[in-house]
This record gives sequence, structure tokens and C-alpha cells, in this order.
Amino acid sequence: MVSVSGFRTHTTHVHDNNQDLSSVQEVSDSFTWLLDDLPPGDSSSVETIPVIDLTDPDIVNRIGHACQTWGVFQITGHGVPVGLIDRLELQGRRFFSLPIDQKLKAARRPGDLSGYGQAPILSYFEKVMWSEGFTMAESPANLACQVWPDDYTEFCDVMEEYKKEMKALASKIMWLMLSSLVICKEDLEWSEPTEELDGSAVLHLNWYPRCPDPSRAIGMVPHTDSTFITILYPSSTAGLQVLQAHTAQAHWVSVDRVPGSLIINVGDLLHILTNGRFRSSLHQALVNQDKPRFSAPFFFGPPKDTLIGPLIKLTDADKGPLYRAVKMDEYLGLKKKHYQNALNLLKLA
Ligand SMILES: C=C1C[C@]23C[C@@]1(O)CC[C@H]2[C@@]12CCC[C@@](C)(C(=O)O1)[C@H]2[C@@H]3C(=O)O
Ligand SMILES: O=C(O)CCC(=O)C(=O)O
Ligand SMILES: [Fe+2]
Repeated sequence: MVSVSGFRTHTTHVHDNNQDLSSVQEVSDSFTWLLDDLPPGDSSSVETIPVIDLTDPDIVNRIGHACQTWGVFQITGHGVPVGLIDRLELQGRRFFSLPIDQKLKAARRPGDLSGYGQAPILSYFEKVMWSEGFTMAESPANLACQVWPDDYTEFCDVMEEYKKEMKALASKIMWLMLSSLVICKEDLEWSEPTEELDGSAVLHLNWYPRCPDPSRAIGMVPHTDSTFITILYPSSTAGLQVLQAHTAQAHWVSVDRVPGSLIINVGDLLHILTNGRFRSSLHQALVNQDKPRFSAPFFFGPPKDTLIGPLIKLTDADKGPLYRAVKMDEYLGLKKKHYQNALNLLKLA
């Protein structure tokens, strides 16, 4: 695993970051990260993450291979209407363009998943990231009506519609991934053997304001996502990098997005479920001097009260279960507290 000890701290930090980054002229110390012991970036790299069309006849093998190597790939032919994605970005930009005091009316409260603020993982660090986010684990109506008392329905309708579309797509992709390991519906005890896989659905929006000195700040620190899979809409502005870790020399690769594609990331809970066969991808987001950047990850995980451990079919005499079972909420808590060490804490001897 890649070490990030250059900026690691050991206590939980509560950041009181109510600053409006779009008006900040200088990157102060609290935003300056020392990323000295991370693998180098490689802007001249010709490698790129796999691009897979969902209508490809060899889809199962191609997805299976991508999950076992990169742990991340782009999908085309996904069928999500372009108009819906445009409306999602428009509403997201509308929210983040509001004055900070108005956004703070939807601030994430201690113990809640949903709300506006810095990414939860920040509690592990002393420094602050050059970004803000809005998490919607359930209907955003209660939060959005605090922000726009007379005008929140359009925002909520778009978020709900997009979330519904994402849930169906996530379920389809998960089945394709699991089929590559010859796992069938009956092997997942928690889900009814219906078409759509049961699970938790969390929509999150990220905003990376323009940054006066991108070499000193980071939009989103290197991390793996925690849930089963993430479907990321990265928008047309560059910034996402993934770690190519399956070759001899690990290095960062900038994601060159195929227009119209969505990015699929394997998360830690899917790594656990597959007993380590699928790799959860380490990724980060850089910031930009010229323009702000929007992105929208959709996190798909197990139903709230389901314990997730390695599937029996994927354990054998040679390779017993590598991890103990865990519920999603517990794992999200471990991630906030222990960052990339969370997975190690579940490892069985
Ligand atoms: C379901 C979730 C995944 C996430 C924590 C959250 O409750 C909602 C925000 C998600 C996010 C987005 C930015 C990176 C990340 C590590 C973080 O701090 O918040 C992920 C979380 C995760 O995957 O653990
Ligand atoms: O903004 C991006 O491209 C990545 C965001 C991300 O990794 C996340 O929200 O988990
Ligand atoms: Fe992520």
C-alpha cells in the first residue's frame, strides 16, 4: 500500500473551515500539503485506464480484468441521458455558487452522513483540502429547503432522478463484475434474487474552486472509496488521477475522460467481498488555476444492516477469508478515523 505519512496525523481533527475559497488570493499554510513520499506523477504516461462499452459482447471478461488490475475503468454505452447529467451539473454549480452563509444552512451535522462541508476523511488530517462537498444519503429536501426555502424542488427533483438512474446502473455493473468471478444472485444472501441488487445509495457533489497555487494545494487527498462501487461523473475539466499499482513501478495516471463516459471505481467493501480479488483503486483530485471543477460520485454499498465479509465461494483451503465482516456504517467510521489503514484493521491473521 502507498504510504502518505508525509502529511499523516494521528488525532481526529474538527475543522472549522467556513472560508469562501473562491475569494481566497493566496494558499495559506493550512492548505499546504507535503506530498513528498507519494509516487511521482507521470504526465507523459501513455497508459490510460480501460475504456469499456457496456454493449461489448465480451463485457464480463473485460470488466473482470479491469477490476483485478486497475480497479477503475471508464464506461461508455451506459444509457444515462446526457440531458440528465447536464441538469445535475447545472444544479450542482447553482448550489456551490451560493454565498458561503447560505450553503452553511445545509451544513453536515456531527454524526450525520448528509450535508454540506469538507469531505469526512478530512477529520484525519490537520490540513484542509481545496474543495467543498455536499452529501445526500437520503432525499435532499430537508437540507435544500433550508438553503432555498421557496425554490428547492428543481434541485431535489434532479438529484432524485439522477440517483434512481445511478442505482439501476450500479446494480447492473455489480452483477457484471460478480459474474466474472462466477458469483450468482443466490450467493448474495442479503439481496432478493430480483433484477435490482438491494443496497445503499449515496449521491455526493464535489466542488474545487480555482486555486491561486495548485502546486501547494490538493483538491482531494489520495484515497480509496469505501463502498462497493462508485460511479463518478468527473465533468469535462481534468483533475482526477488514479494510481497504477499493478505494474512494477506505481505511479499516478491522469484520467483522460472519453466524452460522455462515466468512471467506475472498485471500493474497499467490494475488495473485502471478493476476498481481495478486486483491487480498490487509490485516486486523488488535483486543482486548477484557471477554472473551478465539479464532480459527482455516486456511492453504492450494501444495505445498512448487512455484514459484509468475503464470499464463501471465494475462500478455499489455500486462501481462507482475508478480512473479518463489517457493516457499511462501521467501515465509514473506521475510514474517517484511520484513513487508508482502515482495511488493514480488518485483516485476519
Ligand atoms: C458514502 C460515503 C462515502 C464517503 C463517505 C460517505 O458517507 C459520503 C462521502 C464520501 C466521500 C467523498 C470524498 C472521499 C471520501 C473518502 C470522503 O471523505 O467522503 C468518500 C467517503 C468514502 O468512500 O469513505
Ligand atoms: O473529483 C474527482 O474526480 C474525484 C472525487 C472522489 O474521488 C470522491 O469524491 O471520492
Ligand atoms: Fe473517491
